[in-house]
Amino acid sequence: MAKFSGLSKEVGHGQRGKVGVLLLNLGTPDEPTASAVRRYLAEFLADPRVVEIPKLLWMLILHGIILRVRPAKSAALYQKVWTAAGSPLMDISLRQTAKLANKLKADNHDVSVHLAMRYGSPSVASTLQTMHQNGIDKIVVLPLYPQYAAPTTGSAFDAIAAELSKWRYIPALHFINTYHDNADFINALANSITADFEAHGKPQKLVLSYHGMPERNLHLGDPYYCFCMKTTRLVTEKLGLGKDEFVMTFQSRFGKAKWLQPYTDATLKALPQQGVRDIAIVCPAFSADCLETLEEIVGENGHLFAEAGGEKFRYIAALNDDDAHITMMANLVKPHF
Ligand SMILES: C=CC1=C(C)c2cc3[nH]c(cc4nc(cc5[nH]c(cc1n2)c(C)c5CCC(=O)O)C(CCC(=O)O)=C4C)c(C)c3C=C
Ligand SMILES: [Fe+2]
Ligand SMILES: [Fe+2]
Repeated sequence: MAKFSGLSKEVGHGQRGKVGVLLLNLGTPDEPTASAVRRYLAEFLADPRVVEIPKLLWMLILHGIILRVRPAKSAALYQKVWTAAGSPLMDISLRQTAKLANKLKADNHDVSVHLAMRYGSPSVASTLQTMHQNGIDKIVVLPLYPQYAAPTTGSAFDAIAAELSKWRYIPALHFINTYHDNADFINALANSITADFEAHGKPQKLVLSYHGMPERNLHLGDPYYCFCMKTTRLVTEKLGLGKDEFVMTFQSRFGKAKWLQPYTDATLKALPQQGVRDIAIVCPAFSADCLETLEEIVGENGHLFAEAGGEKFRYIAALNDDDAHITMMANLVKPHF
């Protein structure tokens, strides 16, 4: 008898399918070495959602210049944040996955939780195949990017669609595309900031630093900037901060084009000259601490602020595997079971 292509006979053919949650994040190199970083960046930066310039020209620049120079530089930075548990992003993502599975089980949901990374491993394709082999035919996808952006959330969707385009039977899919204004998210963020203020005192200014994006993407209709503004407004309203008590900035610029402004580094350099020497900084676009928060913010930007005359600099950690963050994830996925 002919086999069902890519399908076990049961799934979707009589037996009740299982429900699975798929957590998705960006991905990280396997090791903090130039060769592992090159592999990772080659996949990441070849994604047309990430760099939107004509393919042929970009491939020449990417392979001719960037992948020759950047991997060694980035690997040196990854080495600074790497721990015995590996890449912080991977370590935290695995803990989030395990804790969400426990939380859903405790809440009496018979649902498994899986982790995939958009670039590197575990890949979206291999994770979807594992879910399928486990009899899952209903998938709730939660990309862990609070503010939708085409280079992150949109690209995560592309990877899912690319794999499923090879399947005959498409599982039921729920794709959570943004949670920038979700009440649990805003409360968790505001509470983590309040806890910092209570422990260390209220700073002169709170800096809310988001990952950047080319400004052109905004004009082409990407809602990321507006969603960052909304997260900022809701969190600062919740904290009761006045307009002069916070500033929203964008970090992690890449390339020569104009990116979303104001830039985090330029802002931190300027603040001491304006009499602001005591700041706390939080990065609400990152659901897990990673190179961009631990090295770029705590390391590089902390240094820039001190050099410019800043005196007190505190980084407020990402929500990572905090209970409030895991509860937020559970509440986001549950309505779709
Ligand atoms: C080249 C363009 C890039 C866009 C656009 C972009 C958007 C974007 N990225 C994140 C989250 C993360 N980015 C991370 C690392 C990272 N990002 C870029 C480039 C773009 N990001 C590069 C080249 C790198 C790699 C590091 C380096 O070589 O500098 C990470 C951390 C990964 C880790 O391993 O720790 C995250 C997370 C968001 C939310 C975003 C939204 C617009
Ligand atoms: Fe990035
Ligand atoms: Fe960076």
